[in-house]
Amino acid sequence: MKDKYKEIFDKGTDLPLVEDFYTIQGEGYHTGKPAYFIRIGGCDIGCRWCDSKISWNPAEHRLISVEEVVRKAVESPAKSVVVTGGEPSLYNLEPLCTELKKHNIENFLETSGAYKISGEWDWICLSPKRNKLPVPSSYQKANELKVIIYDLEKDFEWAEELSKNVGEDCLLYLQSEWSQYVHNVKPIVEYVKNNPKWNISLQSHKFMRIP
Ligand SMILES: C[S@@+](CC[C@H](N)C(=O)[O-])C[C@H]1O[C@@H](n2cnc3c(N)ncnc32)[C@H](O)[C@@H]1O
Ligand SMILES: Nc1nc2[nH]cc(C(=O)O)c2c(=O)[nH]1
Ligand code: SF4
Ligand SMILES: [Mg+2]
Repeated sequence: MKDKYKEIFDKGTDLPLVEDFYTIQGEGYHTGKPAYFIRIGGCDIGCRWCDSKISWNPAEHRLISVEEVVRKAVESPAKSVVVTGGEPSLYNLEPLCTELKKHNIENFLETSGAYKISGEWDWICLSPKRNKLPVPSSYQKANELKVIIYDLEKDFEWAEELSKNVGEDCLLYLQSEWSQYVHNVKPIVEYVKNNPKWNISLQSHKFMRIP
């Protein structure tokens, strides 16, 4: 995939748009904040529990210029844009960031950090994946580290390892994998009470039944 799409990834002036929608940020530090979401197609990481599998193949989504997608965000009342995917770090995100900043829009990124993050961001949420770990610079850029807890036996320990790589000011979150929520929520609550450097992130949009 990287070969066929390399030129598109590297240019970053046109992006395969999976969906865009105005909603409430459901996860992490900015939970509760109204934001316009831009979901970019293309991801080669293959998390088996991914809730956005429709975004994996970039060829299934129409290319849209950064000007056009930013215009859609600007026409909404949103003051903030969340860029997600798919895996946005596959792309040169500079054209998109520049266009958002031209319109004074706050820009937030959701990424696994598996590739070098480009562009200037107001907030970066790093959610590392075992299949393809973040590149070292992604840890340094993260404003929040959001570790998905799927397997209670292994993932708390992994979260502790990951937390050693981020900066001192980076906020730390544990978020249950959605299908395991009922099984995992109590152990996560206990873990965070016993290890208070961590916070809980919920996929609150799923409880609210909004996009
Ligand atoms: C769909 S991903 C897209 C951005 C990027 N590829 C990433 O994984 O960070 C957006 C966020 O949803 C999280 N996520 C995806 N599937 C999930 C699930 N089944 N349960 C909980 N969180 C999930 C990811 O870890 C990430 O923080
Ligand atoms: N409401 C809402 N909040 C979110 N925060 C991160 C999301 C994502 O898929 O990246 C997401 C999403 O899909 N919807
Ligand atoms: S990295 Fe993100 S988009 Fe890609 S498979 Fe994993 S959760 Fe889904
Ligand atoms: Mg989502």
